[in-house]
Amino acid sequence: MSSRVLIYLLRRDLRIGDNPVLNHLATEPGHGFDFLLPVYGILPHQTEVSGFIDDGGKSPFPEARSQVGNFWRCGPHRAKFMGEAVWDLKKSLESLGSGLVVRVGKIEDVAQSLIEGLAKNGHEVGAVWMTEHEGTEEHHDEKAVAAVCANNGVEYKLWADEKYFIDDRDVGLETPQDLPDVFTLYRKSAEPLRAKPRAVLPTPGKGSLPPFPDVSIIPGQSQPFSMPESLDGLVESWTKPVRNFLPDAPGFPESAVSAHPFEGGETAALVRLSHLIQSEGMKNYKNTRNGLIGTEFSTKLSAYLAQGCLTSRQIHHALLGYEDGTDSTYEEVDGYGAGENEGTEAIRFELLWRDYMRLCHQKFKSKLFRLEGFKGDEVVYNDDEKKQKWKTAARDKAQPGQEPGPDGIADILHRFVAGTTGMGLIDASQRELLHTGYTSNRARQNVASFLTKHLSIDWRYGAEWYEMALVDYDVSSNWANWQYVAGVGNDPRGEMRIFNPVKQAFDYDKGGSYVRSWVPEVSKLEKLENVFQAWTASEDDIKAAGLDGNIMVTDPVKRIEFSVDGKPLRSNRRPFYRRRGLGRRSGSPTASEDKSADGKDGQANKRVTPDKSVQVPLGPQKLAEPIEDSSAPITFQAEGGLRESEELEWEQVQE
Ligand SMILES: Cc1cc2nc3c(=O)[nH]c(=O)nc-3n(C[C@H](O)[C@H](O)[C@H](O)COP(=O)(O)OP(=O)(O)OC[C@H]3O[C@@H](n4cnc5c(N)ncnc54)[C@H](O)[C@@H]3O)c2cc1C
Repeated sequence: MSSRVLIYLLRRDLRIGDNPVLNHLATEPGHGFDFLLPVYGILPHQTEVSGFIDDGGKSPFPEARSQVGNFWRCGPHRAKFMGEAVWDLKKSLESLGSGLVVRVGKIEDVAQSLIEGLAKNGHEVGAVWMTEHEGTEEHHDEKAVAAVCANNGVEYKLWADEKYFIDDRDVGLETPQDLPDVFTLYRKSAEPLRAKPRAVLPTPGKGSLPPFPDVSIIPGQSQPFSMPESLDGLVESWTKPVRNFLPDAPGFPESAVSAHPFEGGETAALVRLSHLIQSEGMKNYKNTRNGLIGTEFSTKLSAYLAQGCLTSRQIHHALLGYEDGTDSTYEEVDGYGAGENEGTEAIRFELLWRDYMRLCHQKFKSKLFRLEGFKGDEVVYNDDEKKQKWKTAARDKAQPGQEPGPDGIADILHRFVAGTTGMGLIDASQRELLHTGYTSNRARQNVASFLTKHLSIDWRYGAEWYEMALVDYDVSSNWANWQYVAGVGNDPRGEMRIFNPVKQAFDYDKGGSYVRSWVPEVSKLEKLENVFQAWTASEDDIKAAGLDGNIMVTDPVKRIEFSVDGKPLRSNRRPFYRRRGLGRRSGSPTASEDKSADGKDGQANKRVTPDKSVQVPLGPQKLAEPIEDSSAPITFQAEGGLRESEELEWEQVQE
């Protein structure tokens, strides 16, 4: 009789701890499988796979590029991190007596080839299991694997994703449509946060999993791809095609240090988690979380969470061990056994934000990716002038009279990603992101606000750019945060919330070290206002700093007049009531409206088809050439004259 093999397709659940599938197999002796074959698929629609082809071969798949800005879907930092995470999982599984097969290809093709190949070798595949993940593409993959299983008469099971802090099955929502549109309401319904998370599932012991099949019976990687047999080889193949996407970008400055030097994988995640408690990073988190420089101001756990190397509730349980005084590893740490403190409370609060973004994704589905955002259809504009008019680099989509025109916007987008806009905080953050894959939450908020509120550029360029560049990219957190800042998501203050990146730099980069280290061109400028906007320096200072003719001085993408006491230099502010007038909306979407909008889910709600005319030029560009300065100074006032100089802060804690 042939033996029964279980194929476990791993996705963003790259861990052996708190893993529902592995825990089930290790603890339920009656599972009925003789072998377990864990498989990780490198998916060609989400990450470029041509690096896995020996030189000269052609990939059967289109390049993995984004739909609006034509960016790579997955850039080098995340590709490296994922390679490390996959390799770490392989080592962990091997240490339990199991193993991991890595394959390039569409997930349904990988499943089909394994089912067929194993059958030829006399092994019946009894079932294919995978965990569920939010996302249009993710659900498409799940359906495709289910169809392959049905065609082959193989049982298919989709396991609940265990990555929520407070499990989505425990939050009391009958359907995702019941999720409140304001985070605070959701938070209140979920409190007390510390009491709600489910227990962590134990890590399987050595020898507790069904054995790994003999490698001789496992079908190999299908042509034209080949699978490297070392970590270095895996990372090299994964990152090779996407490494030099912006050859003319400013280099990694000598003065800068990465805030995210961390390796991918569950092992590194657990080390980091323990370090954060041990070093009092968790305890101090509330006071440090708005930092910009270094590894310690925030947890840097996001990339581990995004790939499922760690779960939110594992973080929570580690904190409980410290707070309750039950984990002696932490007995020397200040606050041991003293209960929840303001730092650990704030961490839980942030993890709930992460849950909320995922729940929004469940609720709004593919509206996550559309220009009008979650709000979209429900917003009624009494006056068309007030409707947000997004600027685009697409010639066929630009509004008549768009200023600058599509080519000008393409040029600005290029400078935006390269970090040469002339807005110090934005440029520092973009260069940091480009070179390290990470930039702080504070910087992300400013970057997103700058692109969408100051430049009025289609926010999806920014979201796609982050998708490519971030080491911690997560579909729900990224797109929902971009919507939030762009004013089309579920920020109750929507388009009225604007960050002034000069004021923010004064507040959060007090000595200017962050901007100076990532934008060394401005490091010789003495005055902070000049560091944050080089064009404001005197001619002599510009010359002395060697900035003569530099595009950041001659043609900043935006000029914000800002005086150190926070008062705008011009007095063209409109009274507050005018701003309030902006918010003439039809109110929050109702469940029935949402249902019908989602129910239709036609082309308009899908991720748009790639438009060949929409290309952000990511090749070499004439950055040093001064362009005629067409950008008049503004007093924190964007096109349309309705935005104000007064900054409205996004303080999540006080929302
Ligand atoms: C425009 C924009 C895009 C973003 N894109 C992503 C993304 O792709 N992936 C991602 O994980 N986060 C994203 N964030 C949220 C946040 O910036 C990062 O989670 C955080 O900076 C990661 O660093 P950390 O782990 O040190 O965070 P910490 O400050 O230590 O926070 C702890 C954890 O809480 C969660 N968290 C914190 N803030 C948020 C938030 N605003 N939304 C959702 N979860 C949060 C994260 O999982 C984080 O690891 C984005 C924010 C903005 C404004």
